[in-house]
Amino acid sequence: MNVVKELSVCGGRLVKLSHNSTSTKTCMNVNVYLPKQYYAQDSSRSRPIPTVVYLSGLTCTPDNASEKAFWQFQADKYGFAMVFPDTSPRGDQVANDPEDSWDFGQGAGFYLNATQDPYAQHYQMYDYVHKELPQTLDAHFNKNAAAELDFLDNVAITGHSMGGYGAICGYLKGYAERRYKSCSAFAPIVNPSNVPWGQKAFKGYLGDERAQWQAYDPCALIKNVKRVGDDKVLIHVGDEDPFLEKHLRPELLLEAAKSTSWENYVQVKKVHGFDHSYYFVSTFVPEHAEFHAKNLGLI
Ligand SMILES: N[C@@H](CCC(=O)N[C@@H](CSC=O)C(=O)NCC(=O)O)C(=O)O
Repeated sequence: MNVVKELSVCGGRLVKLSHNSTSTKTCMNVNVYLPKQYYAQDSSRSRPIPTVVYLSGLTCTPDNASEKAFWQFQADKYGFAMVFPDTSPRGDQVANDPEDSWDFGQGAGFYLNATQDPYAQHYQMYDYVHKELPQTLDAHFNKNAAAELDFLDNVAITGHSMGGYGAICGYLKGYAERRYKSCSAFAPIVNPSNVPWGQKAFKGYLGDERAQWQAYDPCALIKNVKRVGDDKVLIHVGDEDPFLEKHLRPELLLEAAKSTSWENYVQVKKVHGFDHSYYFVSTFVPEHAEFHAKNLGLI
């Protein structure tokens, strides 16, 4: 891993890293925010600092949320680190959208493992985000001492739009092994098999056979994952979001959860007057931060 840049933000530091990924076979960028607790001299920590992973939406790099979501204030308040991965593999060798649109290809990896040519070669974002990246960050940041930062066990996941979809999908797929302690999402695409953004992505990355899509669709996954304890999924969406009716459709996740162990444990908060932008995301980041801090045992 190479440190590209380090910046002071709030009470901690934002570390911009790049590394060669074995999953995507490309160089990947990732931002990590280390909260003020990481730098405290008189640390009496009994456990390593937990992590919240934030998956961004279509067109984003790790910088969009790092600059505009204001997670850093919350990370300092509760004492968690943040990981902001990229949204796809990138580079001249990486296949892109034949239509040259922003909703597929580079910047739009949908956090899945593609099976179709020419995408399968590099678009392995599920393995990258949920398996390789945590191990790589652990090896980089914890190499000199006992683990100071927890990228592997005490971890929560959240995201926006395509990234909200990626967060719910990863949470449910990893639920049996308790991969993530909690999950939330901002304006997520909840049923990609049945909305245009998702159908285009699933067709391109996974092929025409809809049966293959079920393995990455939260509305299918939620029916086969047994919820335990007090676990719930927190979702916010703005009622003036221009993508609400066509691409997001959060009510479909509520419908899918009916008569399952998740009924009443998927909370969709439709908030009046908000759109899809980072003005919306940043407004509700404090509520999501508190939700994850509780589930990570910080409060
Ligand atoms: N105006 C953008 C359209 C793409 C867009 O709105 N992207 C959203 C995520 S949409 C679902 O995944 C986003 O997060 N944009 C980045 C931002 O900083 O707001 C365009 O034409 O590029």
